Amino acid sequence: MTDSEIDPAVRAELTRLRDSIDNIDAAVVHMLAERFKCTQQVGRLKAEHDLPPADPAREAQQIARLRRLAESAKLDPAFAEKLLNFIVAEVIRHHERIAGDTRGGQPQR
Ligand SMILES: C=C(O[C@@H]1C=C(C(=O)O)C=C[C@H]1O)C(=O)O
Repeated sequence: MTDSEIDPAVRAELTRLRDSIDNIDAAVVHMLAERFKCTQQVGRLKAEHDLPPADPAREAQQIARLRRLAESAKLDPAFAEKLLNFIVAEVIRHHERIAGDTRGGQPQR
């Protein structure tokens, strides 16, 4: 079926839903950007105080909490856990890089 063959009412409903999806995607990007701003600061703090990049105990608490939130929001908890793990893995990569660039508590030029 080509675009011009789609029923105008169906086309309008699709456009309405896609507009909302675009707004939600924009919100997700902005929220992730804010989260990464915070985690970059955590990475610098850890590097300056010789703390390890990853904190598995904290991650376990976050996973348990997010799984509960997902269940109450009718989102698949396994998906919520996978998403968090994906984001945290990227954060840990950033923290390892920051630690590598920081010697004796001072950022290296
Ligand atoms: C941000 C931190 O560093 C890592 C990244 C986390 C995250 O992205 O939420 C959580 C735990 C740590 O493995 C932290 O320790 O709080």
